[in-house]
Amino acid sequence: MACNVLHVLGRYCAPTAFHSNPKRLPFTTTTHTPSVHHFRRQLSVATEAEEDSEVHIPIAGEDKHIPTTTGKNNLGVESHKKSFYPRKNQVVELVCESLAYKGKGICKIAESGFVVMCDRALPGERFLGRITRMKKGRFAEVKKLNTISPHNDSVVAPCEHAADCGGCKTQNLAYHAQVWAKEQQVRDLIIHIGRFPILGPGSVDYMKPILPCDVQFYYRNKMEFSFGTKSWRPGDVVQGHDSLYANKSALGLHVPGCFDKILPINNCLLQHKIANQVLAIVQDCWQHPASNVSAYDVHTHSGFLKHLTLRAGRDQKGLPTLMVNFVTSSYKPELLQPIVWKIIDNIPEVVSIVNNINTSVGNTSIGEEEYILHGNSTITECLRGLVFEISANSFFQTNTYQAEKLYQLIEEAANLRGDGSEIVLDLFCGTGTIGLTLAKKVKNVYGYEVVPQAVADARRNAERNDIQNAKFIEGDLNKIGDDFGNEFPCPDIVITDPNRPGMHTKLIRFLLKLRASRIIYVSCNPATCARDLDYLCHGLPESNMPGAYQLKGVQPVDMFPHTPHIECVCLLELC
Ligand SMILES: C[S@@+](CC[C@H](N)C(=O)[O-])C[C@H]1O[C@@H](n2cnc3c(N)ncnc32)[C@H](O)[C@@H]1O
Repeated sequence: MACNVLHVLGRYCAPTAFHSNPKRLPFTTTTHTPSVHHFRRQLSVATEAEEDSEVHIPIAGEDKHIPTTTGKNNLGVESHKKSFYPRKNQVVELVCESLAYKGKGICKIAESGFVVMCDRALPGERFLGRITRMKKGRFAEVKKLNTISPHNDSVVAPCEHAADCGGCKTQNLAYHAQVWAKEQQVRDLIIHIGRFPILGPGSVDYMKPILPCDVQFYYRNKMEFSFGTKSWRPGDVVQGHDSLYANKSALGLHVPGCFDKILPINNCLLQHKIANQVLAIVQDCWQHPASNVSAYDVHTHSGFLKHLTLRAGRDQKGLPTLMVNFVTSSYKPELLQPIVWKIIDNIPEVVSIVNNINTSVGNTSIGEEEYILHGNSTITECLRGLVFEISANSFFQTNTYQAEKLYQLIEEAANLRGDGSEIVLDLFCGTGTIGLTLAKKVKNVYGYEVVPQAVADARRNAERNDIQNAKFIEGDLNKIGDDFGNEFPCPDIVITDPNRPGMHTKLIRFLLKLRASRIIYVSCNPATCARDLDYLCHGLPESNMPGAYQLKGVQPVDMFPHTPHIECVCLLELC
């Protein structure tokens, strides 16, 4: 993953150069090292595609020594005389030093300092691992075999699936250690990717302590499960049972790194408790001998059921409501009817059951068509005193409890004058939530969003909350032209909340020219956020544009306990 590469670079290569001269770039461009900007382009692409970057980045311990292995000790661990590159399948003893982006543990091979990344290794943990992949000699990935001595902050993960499912990678790390690790990651990225120096004693530190989440289980209001024809349970391969499960269908979560294997899940400790009741009913019904539904097979592209998305909200009285979305490969409502009846007979909180039809061979859950099987096409959620309608395919903050706090931080950063005179531009506005929560205190809100359903929800939400000064415009912010900005007056405050790839350079150029007095950058990917902050503050050299803003604050917020995801609210002011 590019971001892991970035972290490796930031942590192990850059600091030496950086600390010795704070004004110097943390990355030096040499004949064999790509420029920072080349690397950043790779970052956007790789982050979006969730692919591993193959960019050549020198890291500590890298040299051209030929590996020299001298033998094995009684654990089967190979010992060495010189620096070496580990080989695929080699077993090595490692100590995890810190957590990188996406929750991978960073370790170094003792003799050489060669960097190794391991999923689910915790800081301080000593373990044996098998080298699974070499990344063109830059770093290696390793699979943990067994723990020799655990980290002091290890706890017993309450979920039976924690060790295997891709969702909760750090459930076995005490929560205070999880948030500490996240805060360190953001700080590292802001320093090394964003090129914001560590400030000396007495100066104002723009890094704020992370805001932890008080609710650490059952906080997700949305979960997407997949149907598949290859059920997988831990130990299947080890015990030689792989073939036994090969033809068994399952509903659950994808086994990490496998597009076709499904880990059956009956109860998820992150999702709303009522959503777990719905999941249990669907699990009970869909494989019943009398049922005539089949799971979609990603190899043969046959079968009916693709995904099950469960979304929880609240009505105006604050009572829980639920939306169930069956994503299927074709429209055959009669096949779903028995499951629908079972759900509505047993769970009165379910106010919406929809069926999205997705005929593509890809793994997306967004339908080309949507049919209502029961109730409404939307559910509602309450946030900061407003009521929002949310459709099946619209973005809504996944942790409502922590979203209240996130939006409060955004409002504080906006530092509104309170006289109703300001113009707010809400970029990547989703269902309009951020702009609408500010609308009653400003003159006008202009929201931009690419998903038509989300724009329709935003307009309906404005009406529903009696807000007349908010306008929502459908458009792709990666494809803006020179005329972007003609549809709204010059804003005083820009709020930008892009998804993981961050902002396109076209949008960065627009913001550099715009010179709004304040930008609030809300991010779910601190690596691309740090890159964009660098462009906005230090300039965009490829367009020959100087920076226009000053970084005033970076506030990490933990929206997703037990997962590697980190949210940040960053404040920029015009220089
Ligand atoms: C992280 S969400 C933020 C939504 C909203 N600000 C909120 O807090 O609920 C990012 C939003 O950007 C939208 N988006 C993604 N790419 C976009 C693009 N190229 N142009 C416009 N909107 C985009 C997504 O559909 C999504 O609604």
